[in-house]
Amino acid sequence: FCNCRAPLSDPDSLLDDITLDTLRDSLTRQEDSIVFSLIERAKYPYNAPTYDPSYLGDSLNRSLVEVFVRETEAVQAKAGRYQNPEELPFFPQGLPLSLVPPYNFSQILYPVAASVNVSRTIWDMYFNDLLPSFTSEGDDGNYGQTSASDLVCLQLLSRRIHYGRFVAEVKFRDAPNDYTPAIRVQDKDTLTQLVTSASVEEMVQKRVKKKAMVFAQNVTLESKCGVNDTEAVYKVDPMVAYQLYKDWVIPLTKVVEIEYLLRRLD
Ligand SMILES: C=C(O[C@@H]1C=C(C(=O)O)C=C[C@H]1O)C(=O)O
Repeated sequence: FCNCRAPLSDPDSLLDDITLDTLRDSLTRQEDSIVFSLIERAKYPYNAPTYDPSYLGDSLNRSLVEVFVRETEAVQAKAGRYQNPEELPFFPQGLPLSLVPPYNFSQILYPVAASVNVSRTIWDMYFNDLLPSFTSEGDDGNYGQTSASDLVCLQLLSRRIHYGRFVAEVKFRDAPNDYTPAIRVQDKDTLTQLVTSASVEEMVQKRVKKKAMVFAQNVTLESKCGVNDTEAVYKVDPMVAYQLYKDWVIPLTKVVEIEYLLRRLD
């Protein structure tokens, strides 16, 4: 929705275009990208030197992947990536200014609440929990390609999880009277109940697993190539995608929703 040029004269009209359904459509589409990003990363083995802070031997003791992410974010900041409120850098400190003229992105987030950020948690989850669960052991020397694949996964996960800010804003606007008392007393439990849709969560988890089964199987002309094919060899275990959403993506999206709402009346 941020790609449409918004009429400057009528800020309220921006909101009419954004509904819970359009946000959920975007989250559904983002699943495709996330599943594919895992498949792309799984082309390479774990490649431990990419993550070893002593490997580069520089004075800052940064791993290759951290240097890669910082430098790529600097280039992307210059190219205007972070003008879009959907995009958050992992290392915002000291990023260069954008070289491109400003674009009129929709600004629907409540400014104080928009700063909710779980990038550090996503970073730690990705490297400590997710990556070891779907990469093969080994080292093929492709550390630059590995870093590039990691960055794509991280950016997609961050965008998806921080989408919780937009979801929370729309849920709040749809029912301000339901949310306001809980926000006033900063009641996280009630806010969690209000934002939670168990049926949507279950559907999302199952759909992601199915997407992984479809996208990650080897397609050959000989096989029937159906998702129920017991002979199927998956490039990424569909259960990894399922567990990623169940244990991390959905819970962190909800953390973002709740932290956003807690600041929504500041
Ligand atoms: C994102 C939403 O809010 C919550 C989080 C969900 C998710 O991360 O997929 C799904 C349902 C809700 O419990 C939503 O309602 O769509």
